[in-house]
Amino acid sequence: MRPAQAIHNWQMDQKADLNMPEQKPQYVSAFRALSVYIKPHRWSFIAVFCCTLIAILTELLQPYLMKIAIDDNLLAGKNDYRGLIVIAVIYLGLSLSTLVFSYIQNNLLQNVGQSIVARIRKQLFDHIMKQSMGYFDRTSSGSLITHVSSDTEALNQFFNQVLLSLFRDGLTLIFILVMMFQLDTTLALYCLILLPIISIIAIAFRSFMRSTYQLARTRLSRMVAFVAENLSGMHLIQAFHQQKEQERQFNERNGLYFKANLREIRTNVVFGRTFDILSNLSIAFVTWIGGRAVLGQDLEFGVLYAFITYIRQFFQPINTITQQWNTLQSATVAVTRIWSVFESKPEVTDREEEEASEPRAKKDDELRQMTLTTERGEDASASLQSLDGVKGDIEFEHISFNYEEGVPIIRGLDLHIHAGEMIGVVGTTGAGKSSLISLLCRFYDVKEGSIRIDGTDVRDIPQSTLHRLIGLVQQEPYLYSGSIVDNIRMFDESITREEVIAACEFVGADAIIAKLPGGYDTKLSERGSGLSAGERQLISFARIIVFKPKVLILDEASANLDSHTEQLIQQALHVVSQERTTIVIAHRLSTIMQADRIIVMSQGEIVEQGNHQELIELGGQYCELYEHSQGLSAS
Ligand SMILES: Nc1ncnc2c1ncn2[C@@H]1O[C@H](COP(=O)(O)OP(=O)(O)OP(=O)(O)O)[C@@H](O)[C@H]1O
Repeated sequence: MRPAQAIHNWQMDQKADLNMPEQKPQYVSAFRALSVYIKPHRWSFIAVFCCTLIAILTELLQPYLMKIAIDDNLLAGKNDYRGLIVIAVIYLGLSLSTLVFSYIQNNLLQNVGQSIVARIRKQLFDHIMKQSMGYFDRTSSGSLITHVSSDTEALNQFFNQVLLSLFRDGLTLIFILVMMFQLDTTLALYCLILLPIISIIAIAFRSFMRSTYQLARTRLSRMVAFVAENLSGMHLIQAFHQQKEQERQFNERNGLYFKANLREIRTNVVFGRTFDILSNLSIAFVTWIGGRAVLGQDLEFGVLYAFITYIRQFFQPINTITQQWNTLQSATVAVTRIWSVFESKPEVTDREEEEASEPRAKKDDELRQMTLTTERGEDASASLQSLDGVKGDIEFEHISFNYEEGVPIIRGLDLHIHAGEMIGVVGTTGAGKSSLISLLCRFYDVKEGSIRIDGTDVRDIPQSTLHRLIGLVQQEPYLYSGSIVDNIRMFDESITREEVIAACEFVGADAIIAKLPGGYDTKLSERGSGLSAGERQLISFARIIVFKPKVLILDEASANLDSHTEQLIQQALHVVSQERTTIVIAHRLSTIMQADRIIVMSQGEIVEQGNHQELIELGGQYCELYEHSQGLSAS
């Protein structure tokens, strides 16, 4: 569950920051947004703080202990061997404590940081999964991948590097200053002269490092986007022999990223070395000032020794904090981007939760049954029983729809499909056939009119129930990485292997599966490589059989199928469509010639309807399509 408070904080801050340019890090908003995730771990953070404090104190006490050994023991001319041993033992104890507490602090912070980031990553993925299709039309998959991977990784670095550095290095700096003033105020004040110089150099480097860092990140994301684009368009690249050109473009991007990376590394090295030089200059300065004081007997030698050690340690935290600046910035920008994803609300939603679990008295009994019993994860057979009462009568009542304002796709369409009827839908490309199906599946909501199943508006049916009720076999059926069995039962362990095999035999897919090297256990890749479009559709038919939906929709594969597979599909469709409402978007008229009714669509409207014979006699668009297809098959 996404903490509403985090979103609220974020939105409030965004409203206040409306005038800020985009992508500028908004530190306060980012920290407020993250604070909701940090709060449950406050005791761990307090523990980290305490461990850090102890580790720093035990580390910083070591030079002080040396000062005591030098001034109070060695230079005081005491032959106190016992005292020296005690100091040595304490020194060892302190070193050991530093080690142990640093280890605990590091582990604890890693643990908390990782669990916060894992939680955000999970919520982000869940949130993306809940979005409607319209969201995916508007948002590139590349940017969503970046949010789930790189942006959450930036948060990971924030917790494990930036936060650690702010805790450890910030506190170290403060304590070193305290120790220096404690040892000798005059010498400490001399050292403070250095602070403005250090600050100016750090600020100058910071802006330069930021620009090199951003350049490298931008070039990296361009390169990643290019690879993602290439992978998804691989068919086109190979079909048009674009490999060489793509290679050239990739090399160009890769080269630019390489240069930006080198520049970033060089800047960091120069910055680090500049700090080394400053550190050495400061040591020389303190040795000169402090040495004179020691010679003049105004300063103890042990104090000078401790001072020099502290000066050495002083530069390290400043260096680290400055270096972490870039990570802090990219984490802040990552929070901005992740939270803007969280802000998007799905356009297609279920009715209020209570309406879903407590259907209004007016709703008919069937809907109540569907609503109460078909949540995923319940006993599958129980869900199917509850759907048994559904007949599958579908009514499109004067529906209109558009993806973009002012570009109507479906215009005032009326269509009544009786329960158990088989409907074929044909029409020219872009006529709105797939859009009609998307509306029935509620991938989008109609702009006007309503779609009802057994008299219930699809907007009143929980989406989980609706998608259980409708079985969709797409043009390019999606197959998951996994075995054939898993792909058919969709990883639902309540469906047995025997049921899967029976379903495959029923639709006639078993012969194809038997030829595969691993049979039913053959591992398929994401795109189901190794299987043709027709074979993938047959596997989808088997899916339909095991899930027993009341309505079957087939968006027929437009690719040319060999006559054997086509015949298998025809037979499978015949058996699968028995006793269920079936809608087939047909690219080959042979698939739907036997349909009870054929709908001809053009520009978002139904222009003809009737059975094959009636439409041929009508001599309209269908007849033309038919004659055309006959001509093609004859040629
Ligand atoms: N996600 C989308 N965003 C914007 N416009 C879309 C989207 N999907 C489809 N369209 C447009 O809507 C119109 C109808 O498309 P649709 O896919 O429903 O037609 P179709 O009849 O199924 O075509 P085909 O037979 O080629 O699959 C087309 O002009 C198409 O460009």
